Amino acid sequence: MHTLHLPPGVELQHNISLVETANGGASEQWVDYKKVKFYTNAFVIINDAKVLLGYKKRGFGQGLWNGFGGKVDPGETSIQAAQRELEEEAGINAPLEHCGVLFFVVDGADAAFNIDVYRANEYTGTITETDEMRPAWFSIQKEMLPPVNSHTTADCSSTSDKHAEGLPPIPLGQMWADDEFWMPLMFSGRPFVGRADFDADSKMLKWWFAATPAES
Ligand SMILES: COc1nc(N)nc2c1ncn2[C@H]1C[C@H](O)[C@@H](COP(=O)(O)OP(=O)(O)OP(=O)(O)O)O1
Repeated sequence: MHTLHLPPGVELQHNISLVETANGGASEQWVDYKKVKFYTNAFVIINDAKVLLGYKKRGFGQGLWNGFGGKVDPGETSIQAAQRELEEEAGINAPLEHCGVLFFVVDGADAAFNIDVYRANEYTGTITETDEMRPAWFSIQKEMLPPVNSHTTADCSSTSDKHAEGLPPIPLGQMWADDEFWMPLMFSGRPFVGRADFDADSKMLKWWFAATPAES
């Protein structure tokens, strides 16, 4: 059986079987890093049709749309941090479920990012803009669903779902370049891992992503 070589920094928490879903980039080598900091990133996805994103108004990633998240504080678990950040940045609570782990190295950042990604299909509370984030709903375009799910896209299509009517599609051009590789895995419910390296201008230099095999 083919053995996957995980990039440095990518570690599996469970013994799961993975298939590579994407890799590329002009760089031969992964960038070295000295320190790792732990983060979360959370997404609310309704009816496989629309997703809540936040426009980052300040700080790291300013000007980009992303999920809601931040650093895991000392004494907190990852899920506690994810729930706190969702509440702080969007004003809501949600039954978050872990769905993936991402590892990013950004030239100039003081540490590599190890990010636990969470998703939820519902939420409570009132979505609220904060100093840091401006939340908005986006329809999940068909292209964000992996080809293996194409037989279901007729039913899940954002354009045909009343939950997504009138919403703009996910603004990939105003998001981190890694997102297009792992968001479809999140939407399809396949646990995933991945790594991407960026230069100081946020250009993606090298990437690798893997997920559990798609159901046939
Ligand atoms: C580099 O590639 C990235 N891609 C994506 N999709 N998301 C990323 C990337 N790098 C970081 N992130 C995520 C991880 C977190 O959810 C946020 C960054 O969190 P932030 O710096 O805002 O953390 P806070 O604890 O809120 O920071 P302050 O308290 O200092 O505001 O981006």
